[in-house]
Amino acid sequence: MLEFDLRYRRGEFTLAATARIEAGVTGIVGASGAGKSTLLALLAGLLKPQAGALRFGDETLVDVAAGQFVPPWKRHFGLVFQDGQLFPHLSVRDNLLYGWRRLKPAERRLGFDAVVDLLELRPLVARRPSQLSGGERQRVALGRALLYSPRLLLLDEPLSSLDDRLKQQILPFLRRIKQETRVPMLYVTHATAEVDYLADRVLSMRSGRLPAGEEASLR
Ligand SMILES: Nc1ncnc2c1ncn2[C@@H]1O[C@H](COP(=O)(O)OP(=O)(O)OP(=O)(O)O)[C@@H](O)[C@H]1O
Repeated sequence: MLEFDLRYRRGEFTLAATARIEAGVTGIVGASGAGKSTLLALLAGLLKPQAGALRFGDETLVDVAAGQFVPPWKRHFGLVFQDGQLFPHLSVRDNLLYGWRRLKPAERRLGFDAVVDLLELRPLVARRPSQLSGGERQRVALGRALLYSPRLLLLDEPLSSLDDRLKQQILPFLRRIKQETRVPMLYVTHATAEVDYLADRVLSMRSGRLPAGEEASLR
């Protein structure tokens, strides 16, 4: 499904990541500074690698040697970060529909009501983000990403700003997303308990390297 061999250098930090990832949930674990967020940014198209290639199915998204780079908004990947990053001036409903409204009708694979029911958001839709708890905000961020009908969901420590009680509340929703929508996910976390619960497989990063242990070099 997703195949990449990417090299990226920023100051002292060098990333060398090679993997072939099948559908389902793939956990990416590693110590702080290992390069997990940098890898997700490269996959999302928020950063450009200095060398390498990235393919999704038959489609080449990046091929540095061929001068090819598909911008983030044409990749149709959903992104969820640690702190949700909802638009503060929009209601929950308008936050949820933000990406959905920008899709052509034929591209919309999930409907508003289905996502609202899946994530139990109905009582929240008229509120503003400032009127939500941290866990509710993350559920809305997940709903917004899903309504964009992503081909792949990139989750960067989506639970790490929440306390243990809220984490336990949200994890079943993530499993429900996995089982009911079948959107493939890359799930970056420090927490092995989260990948044990959710992931079909786990990749480990160390010092910018994936697989961990291989020598990083800028080819
Ligand atoms: N915007 C930036 N400018 C310069 N260096 C950065 C920037 N962001 C991260 N780095 C550096 O790049 C390296 C990889 O950081 P990255 O955030 O990808 O790691 P991570 O594994 O996601 O860490 P964490 O688990 O703490 O989020 C680190 O050495 C970090 O200090």
